[in-house]
Amino acid sequence: MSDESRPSPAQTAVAAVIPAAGRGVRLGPGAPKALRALNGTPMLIHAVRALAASRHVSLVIVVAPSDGAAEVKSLLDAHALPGGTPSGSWGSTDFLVVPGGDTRQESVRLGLDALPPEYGVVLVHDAARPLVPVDTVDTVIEAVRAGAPAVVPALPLADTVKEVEPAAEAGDPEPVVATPERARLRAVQTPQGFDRATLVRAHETVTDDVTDDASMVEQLGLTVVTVPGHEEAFKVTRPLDLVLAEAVLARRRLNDGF
Ligand SMILES: Nc1ccn([C@@H]2O[C@H](COP(=O)(O)OP(=O)(O)OP(=O)(O)O)[C@@H](O)[C@H]2O)c(=O)n1
Ligand SMILES: C[C@](O)(CO)[C@H](O)COP(=O)(O)O
Repeated sequence: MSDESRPSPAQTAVAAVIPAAGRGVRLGPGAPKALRALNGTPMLIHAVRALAASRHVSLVIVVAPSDGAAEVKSLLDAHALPGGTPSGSWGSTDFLVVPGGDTRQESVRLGLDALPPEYGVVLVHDAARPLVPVDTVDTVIEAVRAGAPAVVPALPLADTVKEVEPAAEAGDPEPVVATPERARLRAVQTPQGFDRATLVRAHETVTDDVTDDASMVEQLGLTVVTVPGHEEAFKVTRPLDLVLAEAVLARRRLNDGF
């Protein structure tokens, strides 16, 4: 389909790609990170629920560990929303599972390859950010539908950041090269939202190693915009993050009166 005949993002459906194929090395030994439990439920299931909570998201593509697609499919079926939904869907949100790659970037691309043609807006959301609130998801979608080719949720930093000359040996002192002005820095989260054609072009064009999808769009020379992120959308990376995630879930249960 040419860009001219393609429906605009405002007119098309929204799909989410959830890269979940990482091992979780920084979390320490154990199952792949996305399959580790938070309050008894796998992190990936929390993440899929968080995206499916948006009434705009009608398809979730989970990118599973390369040797774990069947296990992930069974997990999604087992945790389908109460009320009995057919296999392959949670209420009004369908899901697909595809095997992932060796890097996050490759996993996202494999998810994009499975995207049916009717989806014009794509969210990319880390399975490792299981607690993102639905309002953050919807804010990203609205900004893409309003015409931004790429949108990232972002928060101001609490720490001062230094640029250093990386040490040759781990643990050696590292000379500070610069101190960027903190007020101009943001920590970015997911879901990152994109006009589909832009994201596909970015993945076809950019071959450098990058740590997020939006930076690939920046390399195309397009403007990426931020919307407010949320402190509960933090990434579970190290063991202490698991403690924080379970505390957030406990607070939610208290607030919900369970
Ligand atoms: N080959 C990879 C690597 C990462 N990811 C996913 O990308 C997200 C963000 O990556 P990160 O937090 O770095 O996860 P891991 O790669 O699992 O962590 P680590 O670097 O500690 O091993 C995660 O949801 C992870 O599952 C992926 O789908 N495929
Ligand atoms: C995409 C991301 O979550 C934005 O902050 C982050 O860059 C992923 O980094 P990771 O090292 O792959 O966890």
